[in-house]
Amino acid sequence: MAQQQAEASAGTQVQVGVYGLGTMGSALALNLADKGIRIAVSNREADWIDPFLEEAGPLSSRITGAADLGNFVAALASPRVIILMIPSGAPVDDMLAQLSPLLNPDDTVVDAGNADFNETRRRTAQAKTFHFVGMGVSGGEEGARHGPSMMVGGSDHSWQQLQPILEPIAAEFQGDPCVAHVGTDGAGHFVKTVHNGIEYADMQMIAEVYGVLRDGQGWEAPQIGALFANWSAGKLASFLVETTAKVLHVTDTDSGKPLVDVIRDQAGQKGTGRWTVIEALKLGQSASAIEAAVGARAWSSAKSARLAAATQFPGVGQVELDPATLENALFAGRVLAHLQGFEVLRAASAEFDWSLDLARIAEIWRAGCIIRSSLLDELAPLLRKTPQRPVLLADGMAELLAPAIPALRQVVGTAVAAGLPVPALSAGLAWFDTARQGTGTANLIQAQRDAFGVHGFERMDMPGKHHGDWG
Ligand SMILES: NC(=O)C1=CN([C@@H]2O[C@H](COP(=O)(O)OP(=O)(O)OC[C@H]3O[C@@H](n4cnc5c(N)ncnc54)[C@H](OP(=O)(O)O)[C@@H]3O)[C@@H](O)[C@H]2O)C=CC1
Ligand SMILES: O=C(CO)[C@H](O)[C@H](O)COP(=O)(O)O
Repeated sequence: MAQQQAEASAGTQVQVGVYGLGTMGSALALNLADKGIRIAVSNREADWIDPFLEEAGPLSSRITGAADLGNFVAALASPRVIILMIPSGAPVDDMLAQLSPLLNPDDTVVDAGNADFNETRRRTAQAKTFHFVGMGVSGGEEGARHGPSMMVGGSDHSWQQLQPILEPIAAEFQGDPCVAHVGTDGAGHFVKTVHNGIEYADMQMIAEVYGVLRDGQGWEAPQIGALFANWSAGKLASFLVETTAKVLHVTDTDSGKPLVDVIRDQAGQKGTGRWTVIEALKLGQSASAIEAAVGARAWSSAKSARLAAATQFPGVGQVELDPATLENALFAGRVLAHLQGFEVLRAASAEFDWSLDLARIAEIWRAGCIIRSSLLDELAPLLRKTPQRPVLLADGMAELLAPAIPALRQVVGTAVAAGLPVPALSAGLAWFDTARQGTGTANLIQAQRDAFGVHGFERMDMPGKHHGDWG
């Protein structure tokens, strides 16, 4: 029988169970089996198990398929480890309710999907008969199959169980596995959420530079693709720039045009970018470049309104920006988006008492994940050297960032003057200029607040709370 029944007896050395054989779950399961780890697999639609075992080929000797949840759990050596790779929300709660009576207090259930960390904290608190772990997994299908970056939350007990399983399957950066126990309860999912927020900003900034070249300079997709290919060997070296270069070179077989030119300009989003912005605001942080990216995706879906507005408010000028300036501008924007993300992480760490190690997080993002880049390898030692300082003030940050700022200023200024939208690049620049303004304009805000609401203000020349006589 192709679909083996679970080897239900205690004592079998099935080290981990993977539940959910969709894109990510099946890739992760094959990665585990490839590394010599014996696994059990199960899926809501049991019909998927046999085809999966066939796809596994010789690896199937290390895989036990179990259609029945009881057999799946019973196949696992104790203390058990079960990885759920299913959509977040109600499906996870349903699975936990079904698993709960089958588990023991030393067992660990991992939600490896993208989940709202608030729900992860709730689930962690509610899990009474097992340990619950929220784990971020990044790298898409390819990463899950050959080496993802993994951000693990939950208890130390669970990390003891998970470390020997996850280190062999993680991506490696110069021999260092890209997996870490980043903090307790929801920390893993929070760090993954912020990773995705940075991903949104980076993708948006890349798209803005593409837009400047396409609409402001009349470049064709393959020409822009060649430029990105060139950049991917320099300071912008990264998975996302490489991917951009690749997709800009693909021709649509139906129309003979670049495929990107026939794709409707409406971006999807599943929520992680939005969660980053919501949590940043709750923590009193400004993740403005990430917010701009989320907002740009929202505007993208209002296609008919944009088409109408394009006729009512016409006029986009031509620009002339040289590739080196655009490259530096994109680099500066990328640095600023990362700094915003790391500041959100720092604030969350203080709020939830997670002791997040920002340098280690940068290190585990250097390979396997969607935002992997040479920049992260540059940021990690800076964050390690002066961990207590705001990241903008980390030792070495000025040397990294300042030389690229004039280019960002030039690109944002030129694009804005021509009516070309660059919301994420300009938000990053505005954040930077605000953050470096030693004497800001909040004195006027305080005066306004006191004038209409008697909220009081502090003076620079004497202590205490004061009010103005506003007439
Ligand atoms: N795709 C990606 O690049 C990435 C995805 N993720 C996250 O990984 C998780 C899985 O994504 P992905 O593999 O792409 O999704 P798929 O749609 O490919 O697979 C979903 C899996 O979840 C199962 N499932 C769906 N609903 C339920 C339910 N109510 N109860 C139990 N099982 C259910 C499906 O089972 P069935 O076959 O029965 O429908 C299937 O096995 C998501 O949280 C996603 O956000 C994280 C990083 C990257
Ligand atoms: O988690 C990921 C990578 O790290 C996924 O690619 C993510 O689902 C992409 O998000 P969205 O669909 O919102 O663009």
